[in-house]
Amino acid sequence: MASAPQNPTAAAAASDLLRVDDLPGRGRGLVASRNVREGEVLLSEPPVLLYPSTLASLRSYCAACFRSLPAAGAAVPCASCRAAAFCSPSCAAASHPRLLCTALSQAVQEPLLFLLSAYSLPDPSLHVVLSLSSAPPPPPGAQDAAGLHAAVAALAPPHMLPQGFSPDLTAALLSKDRGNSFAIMEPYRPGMSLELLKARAYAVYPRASLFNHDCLPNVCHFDYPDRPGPGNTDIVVRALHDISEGREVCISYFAANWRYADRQRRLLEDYGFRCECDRCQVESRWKDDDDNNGDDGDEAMEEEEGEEGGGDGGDDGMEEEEEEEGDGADDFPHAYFFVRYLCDSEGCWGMLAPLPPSPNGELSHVFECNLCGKLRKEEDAMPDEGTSGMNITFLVGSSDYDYSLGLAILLIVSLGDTIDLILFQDLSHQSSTVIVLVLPHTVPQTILSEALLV
Ligand SMILES: C[S@@+](CC[C@H](N)C(=O)[O-])C[C@H]1O[C@@H](n2cnc3c(N)ncnc32)[C@H](O)[C@@H]1O
Repeated sequence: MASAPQNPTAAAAASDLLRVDDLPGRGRGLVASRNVREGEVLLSEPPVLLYPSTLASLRSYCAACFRSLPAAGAAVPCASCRAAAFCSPSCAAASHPRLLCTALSQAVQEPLLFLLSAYSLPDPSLHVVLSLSSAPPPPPGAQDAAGLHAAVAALAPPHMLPQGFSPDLTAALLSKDRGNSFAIMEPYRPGMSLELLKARAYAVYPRASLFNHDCLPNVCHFDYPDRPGPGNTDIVVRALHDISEGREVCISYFAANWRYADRQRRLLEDYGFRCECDRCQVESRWKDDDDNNGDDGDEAMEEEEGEEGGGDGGDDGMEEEEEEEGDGADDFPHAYFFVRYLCDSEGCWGMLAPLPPSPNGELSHVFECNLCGKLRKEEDAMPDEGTSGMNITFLVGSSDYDYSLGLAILLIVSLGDTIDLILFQDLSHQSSTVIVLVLPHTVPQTILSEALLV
């Protein structure tokens, strides 16, 4: 596993690459304000709010900067609460949220970590959080906002609470947290199960919270919490591929390999919308999705809460020379997307984005995974022909298509005992588009070549 790049934000603090637009049916969104090249950093932003994911994480990470704590003895315990520790005297001087610190000297429940941190913010920062979009109400019983409010009131000295402290304000803050927080993950170590990787902290980034979701995003975000120097908890958003000026810039709110039904369920329940991106439009016609796509371990990923954001990045930028008339929405090369941008480390499913171009504009051709940190050369994305020798089983075909005419093929392919899939989309009814979804990392080149030639 390669290490993180030396200077991942070298391509500049680039907030001027994005502008905020009101987008019909999707609220605010971020749009490229000029042509963007693959790997470019579109956003590098510090959090307005940062809080520990669990009480246990306070024993492993600095309460101020969330770097891994140095070995026992070298950490600096918080002089006030003694429950948290800092990685250095300067972090100890910066301290941690004052209400949280006060509460930690008593018994504090984990679900209060966010509220105690949010209520410690200065007013302008609290207003920034409140300006973000709200998540839909949680299902009954899922989160007792009134109970959490009462617990904060019981723990916090009244003079430390902000003006306007009320059950409604607490409910509003909880909703902002659900809809906008990003996880800062534990460090990955080679050999560890990525599915068990947990968040060390959660962070709210005002500008990154304006990214809408797309199931084929055109950017992904990175965090480098253990890197030295300032800004270790900044979110860094890089372009997966070229993005044309005026295109909406979108992240995926979860791992890109989720199946259609799970994606739609999550987006509706947690974000209150139905996704109508290009990929969803294709997969909504795939009637067998639910029955046949199997259990591919999504549950573990749903726990991960690793990514938030939003939007419909759709077909932007890629392979433009192959686009035909119209907006090109049907021409997005899904196969290319999965082979190129989905990490092939076992069980990872992180996204690979090119490293930033060099200062003289040269593209990197090295891709970095935003979850396991693996670096992969561009030429290694496509496996060699005939290397796999895998047992390929055709599990299902759709009755919607006339195979005898050979006009369309729709297949799920299981490679070995993992559930991987390839969808050859209708060639006759829609357009000349070939859409192939490939989730394994070892699909033989021959399969892809055949698909693209059909
Ligand atoms: C993190 S916010 C993104 C910014 C938000 N649009 C705003 O106005 O602040 C998430 C919310 O944006 C909206 N959203 C995100 N992606 C969307 C999409 N693909 N289609 C429709 N609405 C979307 C949903 O309302 C969702 O709850």
